[in-house]
Amino acid sequence: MAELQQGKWRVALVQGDIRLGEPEENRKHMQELLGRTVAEHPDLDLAVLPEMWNTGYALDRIHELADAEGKATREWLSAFAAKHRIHIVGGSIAEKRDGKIYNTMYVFDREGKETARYAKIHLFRLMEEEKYLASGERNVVFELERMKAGASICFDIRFPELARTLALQGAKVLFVPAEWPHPRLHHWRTLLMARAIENQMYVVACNRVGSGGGADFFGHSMIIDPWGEIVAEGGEGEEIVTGTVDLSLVDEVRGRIPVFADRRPGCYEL
Ligand SMILES: O=C(O)CCC(=O)C(=O)O
Repeated sequence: MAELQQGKWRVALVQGDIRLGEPEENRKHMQELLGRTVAEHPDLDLAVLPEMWNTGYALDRIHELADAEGKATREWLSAFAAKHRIHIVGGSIAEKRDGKIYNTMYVFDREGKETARYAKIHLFRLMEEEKYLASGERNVVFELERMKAGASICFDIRFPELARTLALQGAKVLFVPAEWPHPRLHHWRTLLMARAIENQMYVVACNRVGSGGGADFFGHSMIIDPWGEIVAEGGEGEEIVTGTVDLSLVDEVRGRIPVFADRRPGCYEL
């Protein structure tokens, strides 16, 4: 908390495994992992979960498995955040809303108040997301105790225009829950690094581990600073990856190479 007053955040990435099509099991497991996280890291300010952690990519049964209005998920995330006084970027879940299924992120502050909600904009055809899910229609910037941050989910990081749009709205941190599988580790690391360097922002990315639906997920959750240095990186097994996000570094890097002041939008905006 004292550190946080100076813009330094202790952050944990909950790099967990997910069971295909088992929302109840997965909720228990995420609760356990989060419980372990706060017990092992009493100085924690914020925790991040992976993508679609309630169901995995059980898309053929997604209508029966998805959380209606995200009610069950929102209830426990809110209670957990308030009880342990931490902010939670709740990864994403399959959420059923208005007869459609969305890949939705919820963000809770340390009072347990829902601060933001983001539905994944870019659906990933290689996993047939577009056949089963509806896409979100708007980008989301949110604020937690003076940290301005942008939301993105997995495949979204292949679209530099989204991260740039969030940065232009003031985001200094980009959160990226993911289910990113082999053999594209090189893409994952390079794209995350690029989004951090080009936008001079922190990238805080939590990827799942384990296997499901014919894919093997490699973890490698990462915290990357605005200069492109890796603050923390996970391995390929289940673990809690922790590091510090120092918001003053964003201003320092943006001052050193003034990319935002030097933009020429008239020359390239579509
Ligand atoms: O873009 C990729 O290679 C992986 C994306 C993905 O797995 C997803 O968006 O769920």
